[in-house]
This record gives sequence, structure tokens and C-alpha cells, in this order.
Amino acid sequence: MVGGKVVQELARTGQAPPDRYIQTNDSRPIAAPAVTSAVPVIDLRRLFRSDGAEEAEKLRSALQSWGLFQVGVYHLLVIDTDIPTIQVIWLLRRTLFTVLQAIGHDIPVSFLDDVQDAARRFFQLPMEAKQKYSNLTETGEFGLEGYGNDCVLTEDQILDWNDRLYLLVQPEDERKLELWPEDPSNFRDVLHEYTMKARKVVERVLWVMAKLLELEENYFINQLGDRAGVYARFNYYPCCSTDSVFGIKPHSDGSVITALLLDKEVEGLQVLKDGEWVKVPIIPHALLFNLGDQMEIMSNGIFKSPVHRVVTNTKERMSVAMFYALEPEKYLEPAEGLVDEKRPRLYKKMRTKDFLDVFFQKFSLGQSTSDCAKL
Ligand SMILES: O=C(O)CCC(=O)C(=O)O
Ligand SMILES: [Fe+2]
Repeated sequence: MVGGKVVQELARTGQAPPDRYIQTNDSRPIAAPAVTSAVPVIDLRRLFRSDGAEEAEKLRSALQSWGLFQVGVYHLLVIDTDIPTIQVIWLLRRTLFTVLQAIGHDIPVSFLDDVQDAARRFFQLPMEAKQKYSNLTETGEFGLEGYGNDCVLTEDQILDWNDRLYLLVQPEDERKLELWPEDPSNFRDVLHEYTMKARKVVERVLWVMAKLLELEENYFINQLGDRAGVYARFNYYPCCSTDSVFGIKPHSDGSVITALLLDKEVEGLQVLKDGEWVKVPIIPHALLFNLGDQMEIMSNGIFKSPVHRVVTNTKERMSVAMFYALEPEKYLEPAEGLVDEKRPRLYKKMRTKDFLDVFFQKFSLGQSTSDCAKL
């Protein structure tokens, strides 16, 4: 296993991307242009006002025509059983949502800007400064964590137009701090604080999701537990004037759930819905929640992990993804309460580590990952 060349350097030459990045004709982004109609945004706060009927109608139509929507998550954060919360849960249960945007999530906007700035300043450092944190060993072997490009498994693997800094942030005692940038000087503190803040929001969302499925409300939170493997992936997509490459090729995430902080100005993320690619619009400072394969397995297929991709742009783009996965030694399987005669078990029991080993291989090769654990 070796790593690819850093894309930022290739972009700097101003030449067309090398062949290794060029998609075959039938899988190019241009072969399947994304629809431009906006994903509906539902404001849950409005739903519970006296004039909420219009918002409810919007939600009903969103459910019928899309099955996914973006949502102001304020009411999801009210962790008690007052009536509005129950109504929200009832409404959401019918959506089986897989992607949602969260606003009103309690993380100060200025702090989210700090996260973006710290990441941007890291990617702007000279190459030698970044290479101190390389994901390649001295002999060129690929290590999961660090700064760099794709893991290259085969000669003909098509690479993504993306550099990333990938770091385990939890459990804290497993952090490889030598790979955490010291420049910019606030990077480590900002990442630590973001880890803490984002985890709180994620746990609130997971709490509601367990309720939607009529599981014990802490079910997913407990599955993650204290030793969950949480990774931060800072994605940097240099500008690119051709649309024959992908920022990230179509994939689903291997996590339970992913929290994404998207670029405030440059679009790129697209989600596959009913066979059609849909652009995820920018809502500055929202967090986008994306369910991963581990959630699909634990929910016995009731929640799906959506296939998504990133296209390049004539402007550079950045995103910060936080992936929440079960602890590697823990077993991954459908929740007992979600398996019965009407809904037979769809996924086998697998050690999370074994699942992720297969996942990363398939991910690198651009193959579908969601069936890794299918029976
Ligand atoms: O950059 C984005 O918007 C999405 C990134 C993503 O899908 C990933 O890191 O898995
Ligand atoms: Fe992803």
C-alpha cells in the first residue's frame, strides 16, 4: 500500500490532471450532471408556531417527493419529553431521513469559523511544513493518519482530486499528537475543542434517532461508548478546470454518523437520491449529518447510508468531516429490537475492525461499501 502524490502540488503546475485522476467516460461527473433544485429546508421551530401549518405542508411535500430534507435542528436539541419534541419525533419517524443539516446546534458561529480558518491555514503552509505530518512512512508505506492523498492499492486505481489531513481524535489516549499540526499555533486546541463540541451535538442527534426507532433512547450513544473511534478528516480540494475528475468518488461513509462542516462559499457535495445526483446547497455554519454504513447495519436497514460524491470546482474548496465509529473490537449488528418476523435480519454480526478493513479496501477502489455486512 502506497500513497499518491499530493494534489495541491499537481494543481500548482497549472497542467491538466494526470491520467491517474481521470474518470472513465461513463463514470465522469459530467456524464451525470446534478439536478439544481434545492433540497427542501424545514425549520422545526416554525412547525410549532400557531402559523406552522404551512411549514407542515412543506414537510409533507418534502417527504413525498424527496424523502430527505435539511432541517433546523433546534427542537431536536430539547432533550426532554415535552409535547413538541414528541411531535417532531413522530414527524421525523416517517421520513427515515439520511441526510440533514443542523442549525441552532449551539456551537458558536465564530468558533466554526476558527475551525475552518485553522484548517485553511494549515493547507496554505509550504509543502515541507505539511510533509512533517505525512501519511507516508519513510519507505513510502501508507499510514491511515496524517497528511496526504489516497491509499493506492492497485496500478489502475483512479485517484481523487483531494488532499486530506486525517486524524484520530477519540479516544483521546490514542491520539497520535506527532501528526497534529503545530502550525497554525491554535490548530491543536481548536481541534480538541471542536471534538468535544461536535460530539455533544452528535449525541443529541443519536438520541433522537434511537427514539425514532423505538429503541432505548441511549442505544446508539451507548453503542459508541467511551472508546468510539472518532476521526477528523480535513478535506482540501484544489481548484480544477476539468470536470473529468472527482474530489471524492461516489461512496457511502463507513461510520455510524458523520458530521460535516461544509465550505461556506464553494459547493461540491452531491447526494444520490432516486438514481439522480442532487447538489447539497450551502447553509453557512450548518452542520450536515450524514448516516454511515454502521448506522444502516445497526438499524437493520431502516436508515440508509446515502451514496455521495464531491465534484471539483474552479475555486478551491474545504470541508471538515468528523466520523463516529464503534470501537474496533466491538461487534456491529442490527439492534435486537429491530429484528422480527416482519423485518428479518439483513446484516450479519461482524467485528467493527473487520468491517472497516473491508470498507477501506472497497472505498479506495471506488467500490460500493454498503453491502460489506449484508447477509
Ligand atoms: O467534502 C465534502 O463535502 C464531503 C466529504 C466526504 O464525503 C468525506 O470526507 O467522506
Ligand atoms: Fe463521505
